[in-house]
Amino acid sequence: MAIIQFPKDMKWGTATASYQIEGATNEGGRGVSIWDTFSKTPGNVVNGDNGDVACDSYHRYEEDVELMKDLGIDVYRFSVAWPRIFPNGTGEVNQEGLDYYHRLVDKLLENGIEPMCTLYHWDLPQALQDKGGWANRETIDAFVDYAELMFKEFSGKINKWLTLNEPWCISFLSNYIGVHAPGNQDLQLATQISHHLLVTHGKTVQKFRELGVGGEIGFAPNTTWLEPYSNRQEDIDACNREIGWYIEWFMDPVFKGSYPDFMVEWFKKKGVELDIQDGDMETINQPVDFLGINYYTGHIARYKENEGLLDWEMVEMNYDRTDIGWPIFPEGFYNVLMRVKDSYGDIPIYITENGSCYNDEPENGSVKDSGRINYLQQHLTALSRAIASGVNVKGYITWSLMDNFEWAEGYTMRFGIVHVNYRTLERTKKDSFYWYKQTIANNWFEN
Ligand SMILES: N=NNCCOCCOc1ccc(-c2cn(C[C@@H]3NC[C@@H](O)[C@H]3O)nn2)cc1
Repeated sequence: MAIIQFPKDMKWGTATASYQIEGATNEGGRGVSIWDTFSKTPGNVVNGDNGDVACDSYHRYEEDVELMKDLGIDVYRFSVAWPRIFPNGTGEVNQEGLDYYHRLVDKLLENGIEPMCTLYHWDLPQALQDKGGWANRETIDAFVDYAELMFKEFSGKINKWLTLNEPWCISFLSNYIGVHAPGNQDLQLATQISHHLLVTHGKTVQKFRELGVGGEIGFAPNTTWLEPYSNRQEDIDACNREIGWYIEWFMDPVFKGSYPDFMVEWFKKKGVELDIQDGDMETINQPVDFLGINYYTGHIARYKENEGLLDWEMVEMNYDRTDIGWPIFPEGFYNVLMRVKDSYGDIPIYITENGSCYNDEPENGSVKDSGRINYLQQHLTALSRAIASGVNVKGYITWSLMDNFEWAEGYTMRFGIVHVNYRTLERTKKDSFYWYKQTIANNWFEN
């Protein structure tokens, strides 16, 4: 057994997202989002689930904050539903939407919990999608107007902002692979959208600096790790292409002002021609105050010619898997963090998402989710290795506070440390809640 100790100023938190927990999709003046449309299109979401009720956090946020208070967290990462603020994406502001987030933020502050606000966690106003969505450069300016309003409205209350959650999911998962909203399957479109998202991020950071409202701003790319099956260069290159698709494609423009050549060349081979306008790369390359890192899983992989987009195949190592089928691969977490440190230096990092899917149900009032505790122990140990190796980690925010709408998987996949009964909306603290609470209180755990 070993004691895994964290830095004395380590921040601990939990994360959620608007469409996944709020419900009340037809309440409070909220406009329609692309996830309302996508989830209600037959075949897109398991069991035809949608976010109309979800965890009903729009009404139950006070109960949620009480759970966070009991947990003893320092920071709560939530997202704002753009359609609650601008029901049509632009134009008239919905005061009821602002009022809801003021209630939530005030409740957090009253309980000594710092709000970390994600401005975009996938629920684009449908009205903007109807005009092309992220493929239309006008959406960039619409987002900056939305962000400006939020910065001014919550100045002094919110001091940690994230522009975008997981731009790889927003662009490639949603417009090339097509399993998330709006469900396109077009590599050229998806790659151009990834560029517009980066320009959006850069323009939003510029606006944040210009307003001088105080606080810090970053973004939260999702990451993965593929460990080469052998030391053959073709295996190493194949793994670096997949890692590069998540990490370098989004972080190089922000931190270095240019796309990674090896990925540009690969996409060009696939027929992609990026439309980069004068000044775009300078706009993207704005200094950020911190970097969010989301990590869940990785695997061993090797080169396979003409396999998928990036010519690699997974090699089955019979790693344990969580209930969503993702291999448990904590070494990948360490390797991602070391890759980021080696590539981009000492940027302060918050782990903005890390967690696991285990679908344990309550029995006699408790939920024995030992798998999730094991996952947390393994990944927090990997995190402590990275910190010991010099990675500038400021905080760890687990996904998720509670079970919620897991996108295309609907309510079938549970990531929460709190169980939600979707019929009664009753919350039940899982064993992992109590483990995480003790770890936060101690700032260490014994593995
Ligand atoms: N790479 N090639 N894939 C080819 C085949 O992909 C098929 C499916 O792919 C993916 C990839 C990634 C995810 C995913 C989900 N979460 C969890 C959420 N994060 C933000 C928060 O809202 C959480 O709910 N993080 N990542 C889902 C599906």
